[in-house]
Amino acid sequence: MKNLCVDSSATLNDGTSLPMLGLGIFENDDPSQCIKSVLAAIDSGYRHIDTAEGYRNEEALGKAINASKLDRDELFITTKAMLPPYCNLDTRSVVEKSLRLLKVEKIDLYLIHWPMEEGTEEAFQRLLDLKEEEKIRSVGVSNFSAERFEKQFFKKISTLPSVNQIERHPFARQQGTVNYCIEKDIQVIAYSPLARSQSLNHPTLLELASSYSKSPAQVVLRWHLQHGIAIIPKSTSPKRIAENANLFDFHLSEDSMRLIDALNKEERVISWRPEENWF
Ligand SMILES: NC(=O)C1=CN([C@@H]2O[C@H](COP(=O)(O)OP(=O)(O)OC[C@H]3O[C@@H](n4cnc5c(N)ncnc54)[C@H](OP(=O)(O)O)[C@@H]3O)[C@@H](O)[C@H]2O)C=CC1
Ligand SMILES: O=C(O)C(=O)[C@@H](O)[C@H](O)C(=O)CO
Repeated sequence: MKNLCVDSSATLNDGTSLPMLGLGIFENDDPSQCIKSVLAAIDSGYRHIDTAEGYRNEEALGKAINASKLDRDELFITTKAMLPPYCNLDTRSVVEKSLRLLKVEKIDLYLIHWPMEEGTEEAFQRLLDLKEEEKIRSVGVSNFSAERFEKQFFKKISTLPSVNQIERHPFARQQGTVNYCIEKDIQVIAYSPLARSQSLNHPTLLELASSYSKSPAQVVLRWHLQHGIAIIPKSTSPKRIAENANLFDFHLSEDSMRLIDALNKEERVISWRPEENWF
């Protein structure tokens, strides 16, 4: 097990460095609240923030980036969107709108938010064009199952996405998709890594938390990291934002890892199932 620290990162298949810990900002759409959360995260050592066109907080995130006084290359920004034909703008215009709102020259990671019934591969190709133009550093997808990659995506696209952002937590490990991504060198990022806090009262996690003198959230987040999965927990509380970054001074034993693995019941917090539904 390699040592992890707060600035621990993964090297993506295109050579980009992805910070393993990020702050999610879904439903953090009050601008001043969003700015406060992002600044609290940066203070606690986070260097990756995950937003989306649909979260309506790219502009607030842009203001927080500016207020942080960090050099731009010290922060890793992910955004994502549904692209044509599921939006009124062409892919270039969608990305340029995010660049304008975020007030950055380059987006570090751009994801297709959900697989689309039509146009996913074309949109991916347009994003690769924007990567060539250095408006995007890495291109990835979100909510892709192994089956979706095989049946749809790789029939038309030979370039690997760098990342697949999927729902993953102790109650939904999605191990088939994770194994597939590991095999293809696609980095998995866990969204809803705490199962939207639903995992935190489980007796096994409470017991493990007590035995490591950590909180259940820290145990769950550490479990992801030790599996090599990047995490983007969301919180609006500065206290919990700091708590969720304090993951690098303990190590879960193999037995503890197995106890958490065993909680899996493939029960998701998001009702959509990408292998069964189109957005
Ligand atoms: N690609 C996609 O389709 C999706 C991407 N995402 C991304 O993933 C991010 C995280 O996922 P999300 O669905 O928000 O769920 P999370 O699993 O991160 O859970 C967030 C919830 O847990 C609470 N919480 C956070 N930390 C703690 C803690 N230490 N102790 C107790 N409760 C805690 C938060 O409350 P509080 O704020 O009060 O602390 C909030 O209610 C999103 O914000 C978004 O960026 C999410 C869904 C889909
Ligand atoms: O946060 C995201 O990126 C999402 O896609 C969510 O909006 C998700 O679709 C959801 O929470 C549905 O309830």
